Amino acid sequence: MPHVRAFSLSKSFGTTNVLNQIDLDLPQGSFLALLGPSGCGKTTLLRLIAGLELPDAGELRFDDQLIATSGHFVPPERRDLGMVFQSYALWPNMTVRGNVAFALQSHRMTLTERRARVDQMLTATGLLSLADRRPQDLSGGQRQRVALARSLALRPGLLLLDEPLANLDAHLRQQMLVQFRQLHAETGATFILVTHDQDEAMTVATHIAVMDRGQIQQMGCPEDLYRRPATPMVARFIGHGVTVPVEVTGTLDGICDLHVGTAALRLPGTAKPGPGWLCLHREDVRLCDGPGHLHARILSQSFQHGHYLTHALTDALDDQMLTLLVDRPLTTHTPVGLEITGGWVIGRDADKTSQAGARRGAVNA
Ligand SMILES: Nc1ncnc2c1ncn2[C@@H]1O[C@H](COP(=O)(O)OP(=O)(O)OP(=O)(O)O)[C@@H](O)[C@H]1O
Repeated sequence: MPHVRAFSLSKSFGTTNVLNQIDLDLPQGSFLALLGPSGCGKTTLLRLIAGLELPDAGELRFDDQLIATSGHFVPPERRDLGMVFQSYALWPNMTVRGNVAFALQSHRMTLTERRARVDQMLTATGLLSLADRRPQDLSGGQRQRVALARSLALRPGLLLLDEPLANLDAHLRQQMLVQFRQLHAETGATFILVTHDQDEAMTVATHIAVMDRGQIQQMGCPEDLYRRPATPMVARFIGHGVTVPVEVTGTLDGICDLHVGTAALRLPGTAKPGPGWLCLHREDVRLCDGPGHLHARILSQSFQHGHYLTHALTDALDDQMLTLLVDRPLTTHTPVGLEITGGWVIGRDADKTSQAGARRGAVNA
């Protein structure tokens, strides 16, 4: 399982700059999710790692071995990797067993070794009882498991997964995510998963790289991204966060003094004195009996998982909407006081330092 590293990797298609100086430092045996909005370059980065695209600039290394630069290229079949895509691409005329065994054909193994390996993979993916069926007699989830078994049969050090669950329903997706995690633990291989679904990424990944417009905004463990976002984009993208404009008046040992509306607060963060963003999740905002830190009006409520998910418009923040959980129903337009009980403060210039943030994340992760 390689230590995957990218240094200033860039890729354009025609005049479109799709990847812009990507740095990546992925420890061996990690499970990385490449997460970001549609078109941000996730698949292109995965295809560069797979060897299906060539970089225009920068370097890709597996451990210390140079895998790709603009003038040097190790072909996909010599990269010790497996790939699973959204479309399963199974052989329709072969059984499940045949599909998995076919992957091993070009490998020097005795018939007994090959059978044992196929049985092992079918057991690991829960397919042994379906071994004699053909793909058309399987459900979508079962077909995806065959594709997974086939890729893992070669015991690759690196498994690349490009939105492999996109065609499955929510229940099957959850089952497959559990299976991915188990297989990752059992094989010890490095996994890289492309997804635009943050719940999927949070469920399986040891590391998440949040991408936006061809750059890695931040890479870290799921908790880092949620609690300590490096950029406003990450703060808003992960966990339905919001960013509120604040004025930071002083900082000491990672604690910021700030003003939000007319309230003075002390909260952790990386901001320097000056304009900043307070990054909030719904659990950082509470309804209070008095005026609290912010005056607001109830916009809407819906009952979800035992609480009223409540949207409120804040007067002092130009009607910015904050979301919180409330234990009782409230009429629309009711004036309320909101208290801010947590959050993370970043500088207003954090947008421009996204690449530096990504590098820091990679080192700390
Ligand atoms: N072969 C290609 N030729 C031209 N443009 C391409 C090519 N491949 C990708 N692109 C463009 O590069 C950008 C990034 O595409 P990519 O598929 O990497 O994004 P993505 O983040 O995986 O998106 P999605 O989540 O929608 O799959 C898009 O604007 C896409 O249209």
